[in-house]
Amino acid sequence: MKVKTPVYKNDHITSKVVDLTYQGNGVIKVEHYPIFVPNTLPGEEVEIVVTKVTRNFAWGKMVKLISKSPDRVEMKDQRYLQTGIAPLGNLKYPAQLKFKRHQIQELLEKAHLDDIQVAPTMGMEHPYEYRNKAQVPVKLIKGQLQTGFYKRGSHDLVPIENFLIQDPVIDQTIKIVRDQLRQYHIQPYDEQTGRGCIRTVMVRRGYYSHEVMVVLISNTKKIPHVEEITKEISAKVPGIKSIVQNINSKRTNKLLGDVNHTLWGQDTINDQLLGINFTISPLSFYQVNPQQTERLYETAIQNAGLDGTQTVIDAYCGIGTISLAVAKHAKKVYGVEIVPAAIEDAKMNAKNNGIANAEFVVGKAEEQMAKWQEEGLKPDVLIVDPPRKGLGEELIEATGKMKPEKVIYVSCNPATLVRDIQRFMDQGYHVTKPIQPVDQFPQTTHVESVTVLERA
Ligand SMILES: C[S@@+](CC[C@H](N)C(=O)[O-])C[C@H]1O[C@@H](n2cnc3c(N)ncnc32)[C@H](O)[C@@H]1O
Repeated sequence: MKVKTPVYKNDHITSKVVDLTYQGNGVIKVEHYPIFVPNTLPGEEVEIVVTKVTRNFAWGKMVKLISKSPDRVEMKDQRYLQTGIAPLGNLKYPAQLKFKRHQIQELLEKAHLDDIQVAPTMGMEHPYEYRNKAQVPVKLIKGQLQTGFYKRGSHDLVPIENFLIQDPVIDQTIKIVRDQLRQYHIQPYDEQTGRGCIRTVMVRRGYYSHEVMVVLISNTKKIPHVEEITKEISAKVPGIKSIVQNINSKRTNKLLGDVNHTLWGQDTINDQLLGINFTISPLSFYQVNPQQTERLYETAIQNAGLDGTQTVIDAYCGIGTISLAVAKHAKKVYGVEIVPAAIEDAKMNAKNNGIANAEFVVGKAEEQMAKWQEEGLKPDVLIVDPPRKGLGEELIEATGKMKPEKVIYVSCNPATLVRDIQRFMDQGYHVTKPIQPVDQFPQTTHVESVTVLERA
């Protein structure tokens, strides 16, 4: 059945942009029916052409900017918006920070929780060149090997040399690697045929240590001319400590395979967070914006109000970054995480830093919390840092029974944060401080925040 919509494909519409979605697209409305238009900002008058129509919304493309927002940044290079490297790159930084705060406020309002305050977003002084890690696809375009970034929602590679939000030494390293691969005529992997050698180049650089790791992710076991290539990379990249081959021969979108061979130098690199040393291997999860991660953790730790006498649980602990930072302010810390390799890293990092009061367990946080509760563990503070889907309900129920005085919720998704706040309220907790957004990913739409919940 054909559905009647207020607009049709190829219609031209002139209207005012009324909102910005959580993905950074402008919204115009025709009889309450939303049309999403990339690269338009609230308050702007625009002429658009409708490009796609569905039952509940449409997509449009701007054809003319009639009046410009004072918050607009003129981006000479549209590739940063097109690729999703910087979907908010067209918005001035103070407006980006407001946008992120507003995301949380709006969701609280919708849930009738407008009495909960949200503090202004903690931003960066230089909100560019912050990423300590890059994962760059390699493709053949018009007969030449290219590195760059995929266009949003596609696998069309856009060649890029300056990635805007990455450490410039990482950009420089990618160019050096690309040039070596070109020089030795290495075939990029072809997703259609499953043939070719190099799929992706990953580079990490320690923010404090300046140590660099290059990972060549290959489809084939052998990389032709691998000795010459690694020799050149090791001679040219400043601070290089490790060159690793990771083999991923599966026809999948998954980036990394399970097998690593060190081609040159060390197997791992080191870096610090809040004065603690971390060993980082090719497969480890490690926060990508070290400067803001320190501020995020400091906020979480300060709010936990620790004086060395408390027992703390760090649920969803990864390689133990929060747990180890908390350990010196607590009597005992328990960390739980689902990925076994991350727990191995956490244990090793504890040992290497001489931290003896942190204990790490592999498991689902929701199940382990219920287990600890049955075993009679009584934490004073629970810190949670879950993935985007938020907390398992069992975890919140177990918290209600364990009754820690405080819950510190580090969130990367305001929608699940607001849902979980409501569930904690059912367990007798309430939010006692303004929620603190911390901008971990400037120029992008990601919203990270710290919430303090206390027992009523
Ligand atoms: C946002 S990360 C936080 C990691 C760590 N706190 C950090 O800052 O490095 C979320 C972590 O939760 C883990 N995870 C996902 N689902 C889980 C579950 N059900 N139970 C325990 N950990 C889980 C992921 O593997 C990931 O390490």
